[in-house]
Amino acid sequence: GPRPVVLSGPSGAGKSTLLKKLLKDYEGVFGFSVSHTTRSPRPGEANGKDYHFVTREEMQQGIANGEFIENAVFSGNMYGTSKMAVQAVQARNQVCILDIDMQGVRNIKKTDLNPIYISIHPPSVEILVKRLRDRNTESEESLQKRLQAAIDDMEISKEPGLFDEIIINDDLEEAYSRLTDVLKEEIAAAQTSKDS
Ligand SMILES: Nc1nc2c(ncn2[C@@H]2O[C@H](COP(=O)(O)OP(=O)(O)O)[C@@H](O)[C@H]2O)c(=O)[nH]1
Ligand SMILES: Nc1ncnc2c1ncn2[C@@H]1O[C@H](COP(=O)(O)OP(=O)(O)O)[C@@H](O)[C@H]1O
Repeated sequence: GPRPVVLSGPSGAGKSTLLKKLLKDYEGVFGFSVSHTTRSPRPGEANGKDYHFVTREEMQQGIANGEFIENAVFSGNMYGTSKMAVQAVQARNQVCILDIDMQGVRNIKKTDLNPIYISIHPPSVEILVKRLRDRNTESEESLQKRLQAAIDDMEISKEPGLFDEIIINDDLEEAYSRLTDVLKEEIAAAQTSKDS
């Protein structure tokens, strides 16, 4: 099947905005790997669609049962990609998109998933802070934790070979067009297999 795609990068960089657009514009081509998390749903988020929202106990049990490809703690909450999440997308022959943090990237690198690694960056830390604040989803404490992780991760992302592509999300349309360009071969491959 087609190669999966990992979207990483700091919280607030625009990963979910870009991937939602991709899923909508290329319906049936891409499929989202729905992660598990112990964080609370935000207004508008649906269980089973944006995340599988679970308790720490459920998450720990799942990990102990070997149900996860990778898992990490981010800003005090647990997150993880289940084998089922990826298999569900791959069974439909779709390009599987994973939205995961830097720990996830490192752990996926140890598996045989062989995705394309893309990092989404904000134009600056100042703009990142503004976008995160304007998103209105985080407490001040959560915002500060995300910001610290963002600064650390943007530094790590420069490590040669870690990402296939770094996309600066300044103008949304430009970043999106860069993203579809980077993925054009996968899009073509998935469309061919869908049509046959
Ligand atoms: N390792 C890993 N990270 C994840 C997973 N799902 C989401 N994340 C990451 O967890 C971080 C926080 O995600 P979220 O709570 O949705 O907040 P947001 O990034 O501020 O929108 C982001 O960096 C996500 O990419 C997962 O299954 N595994
Ligand atoms: N290019 C952009 N210009 C202005 N605002 C943006 C842009 N991309 C995303 N945003 C906004 O920034 C906030 C963070 O984006 P989001 O997609 O939630 O980031 P992430 O999923 O990486 O945490 C959202 O409120 C989103 O609407």
